[in-house]
Amino acid sequence: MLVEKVNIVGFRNLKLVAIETKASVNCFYGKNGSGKTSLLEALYFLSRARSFRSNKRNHLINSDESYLAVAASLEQSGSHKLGLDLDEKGNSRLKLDGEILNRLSEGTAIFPVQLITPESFDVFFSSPKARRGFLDFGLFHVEHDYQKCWSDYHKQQKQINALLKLGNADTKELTFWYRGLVESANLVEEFRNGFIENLLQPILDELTENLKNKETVELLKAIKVKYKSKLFDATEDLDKAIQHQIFKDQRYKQVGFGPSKADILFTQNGEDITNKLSRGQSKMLFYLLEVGMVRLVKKVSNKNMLLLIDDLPSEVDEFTRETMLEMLLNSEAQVFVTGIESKIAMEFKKYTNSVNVFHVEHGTIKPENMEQLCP
Ligand SMILES: Nc1ncnc2c1ncn2[C@@H]1O[C@H](COP(=O)(O)OP(=O)(O)OP(=O)(O)O)[C@@H](O)[C@H]1O
Repeated sequence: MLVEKVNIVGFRNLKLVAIETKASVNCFYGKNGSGKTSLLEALYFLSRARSFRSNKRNHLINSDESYLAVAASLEQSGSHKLGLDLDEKGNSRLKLDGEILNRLSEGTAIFPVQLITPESFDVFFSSPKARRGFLDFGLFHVEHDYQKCWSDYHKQQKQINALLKLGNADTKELTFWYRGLVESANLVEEFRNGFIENLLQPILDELTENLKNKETVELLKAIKVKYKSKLFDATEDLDKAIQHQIFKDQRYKQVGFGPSKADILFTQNGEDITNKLSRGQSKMLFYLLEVGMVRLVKKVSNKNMLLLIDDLPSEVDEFTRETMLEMLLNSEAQVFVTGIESKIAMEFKKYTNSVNVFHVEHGTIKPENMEQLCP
């Protein structure tokens, strides 16, 4: 998939945007508040029908307008146009080649995007939910049956948590529900374990081996991704084990095992290393993970993702930055990247000729001549 054109109407301060983005790397530079993040947000919105920085979708509509529309022309076995609009009443339509699609969530499969923002690096230090989300996103794209299995588990877990909160369900009723929950929890755990061991880790190792700098290779090679699950303990008879679990969960008024309690660890010689990495190293590891995921999706499901990068990290040394660029270009994904200065385009130009540069100013986006920036 290649995003060939982007058209935007009334999205935050982007009143009218029409740009050609055929290059592998599209760089958007401009002052603070000019509209760079809004552009990435608009593309993210097209893919996932929601924003990554606001829960209220009507905040996305330009304050002088009553609706917004985002469209992208995609090259993927032919040319296709995907568009999503939203009016002030909250009505949205997702269209592919002029036909309205049934569900807004279909955008993610047609137009998969992966986003990196300055906040993304918190994934190592924030709650396990963010780390599980990273894993699930990859799984949704490569394992056809995972989505159903994941939502079955969540529905059951929600239902049981509600019963535990009310506290009026008898053990017989709960036992019935727990049998189903144990089964779907085990399925989700199997998917996640298999994904890390058989797909993600091998691709990270392959990516690391191909990096130029030997020191980085040594550091990243030693880091392993581990899935830490809180499995249901069924060493004894299943129904007996369920009774024990129900007894415990009734005290805490929530299910105390399964995929919602799991975490993803990053280890070296079996030890968690997230608190030992420097900020620069954790950024490098994060880029490796994102790029690994993009490569994985391409390898398994032949889907090209679009990588949206808001603010390529500037507070890292030159070597770390170069390693990040090298990884990004190894991803084979199309990249949309923002920065304050036009020099980001020149940095990419050192590695590839397929670079576009755009100046973003007061909500307008204009292409600039690459030759003039770096003769
Ligand atoms: N609904 C809206 N209508 C009009 N303008 C909006 C709306 N929502 C946000 N804005 C404005 O859009 C502008 C663009 O913000 P954006 O975050 O895209 O800038 P940016 O170029 O990424 O800045 P930075 O470099 O500081 O991250 C801001 O000035 C903001 O106040």
